[in-house]
Amino acid sequence: MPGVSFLSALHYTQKRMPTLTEARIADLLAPYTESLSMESALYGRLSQYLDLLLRWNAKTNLTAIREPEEIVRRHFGESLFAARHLASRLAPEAALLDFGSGAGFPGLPIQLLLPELRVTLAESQGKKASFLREAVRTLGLATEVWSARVESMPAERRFDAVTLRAVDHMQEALAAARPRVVPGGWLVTLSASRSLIKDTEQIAVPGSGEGWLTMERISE
Ligand SMILES: C[S@@+](CC[C@H](N)C(=O)[O-])C[C@H]1O[C@@H](n2cnc3c(N)ncnc32)[C@H](O)[C@@H]1O
Repeated sequence: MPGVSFLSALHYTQKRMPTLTEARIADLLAPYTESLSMESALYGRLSQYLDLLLRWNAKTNLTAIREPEEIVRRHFGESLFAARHLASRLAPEAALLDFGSGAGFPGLPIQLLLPELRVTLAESQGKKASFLREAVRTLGLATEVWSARVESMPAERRFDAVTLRAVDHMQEALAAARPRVVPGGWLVTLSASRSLIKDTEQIAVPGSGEGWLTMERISE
């Protein structure tokens, strides 16, 4: 029936219509990604990730930021800013742990930008971990999701970099994260607080003017 096929074609088109165009996502991310070579396919995958996040966030509280452009700026932008600073410091196949990944920040955008990196997203809340598994599947990634507290990982599991963004009880989380970094590796935080790790490199995150990227090299 022609009417039915027209309706299903319309439904299909509506389902596939992205919330933001790839060009708009690229514009919003420009302050965070300058000097990075971003393949155009990356914007399409970020668009897929955004739409999945918006769909899940309508039913489950994954992030308090609900406005799509703000999600791109704050969550994607800040995560890619961290990726930009890690890219020159890590080997392509280095192991990275995102401690308290929530809806995947910064670990998933880092994985999308640096696909050879062996990323583990650790998230103790079941619903958020389910979202992470779905995002990894949708985006066709090999990223590991550790759906429990980082403290319950086998002690021998260590990483070339551990990232923490906006994790509650940050000082306790940092104490649990530090032993997970190999000597010579990096402990990286994204936070509103400038003095989270003392005597280490602090880089102002563009945009809000309130965020700081802290990178500590763990001694050999
Ligand atoms: C405020 S959210 C931030 C999520 C994400 N990093 C972001 O920037 O949007 C902090 C998350 O860390 C998780 N978390 C806190 N401590 C953890 C631990 N020890 N192991 C695994 N996940 C943890 C919580 O369940 C929560 O989802």
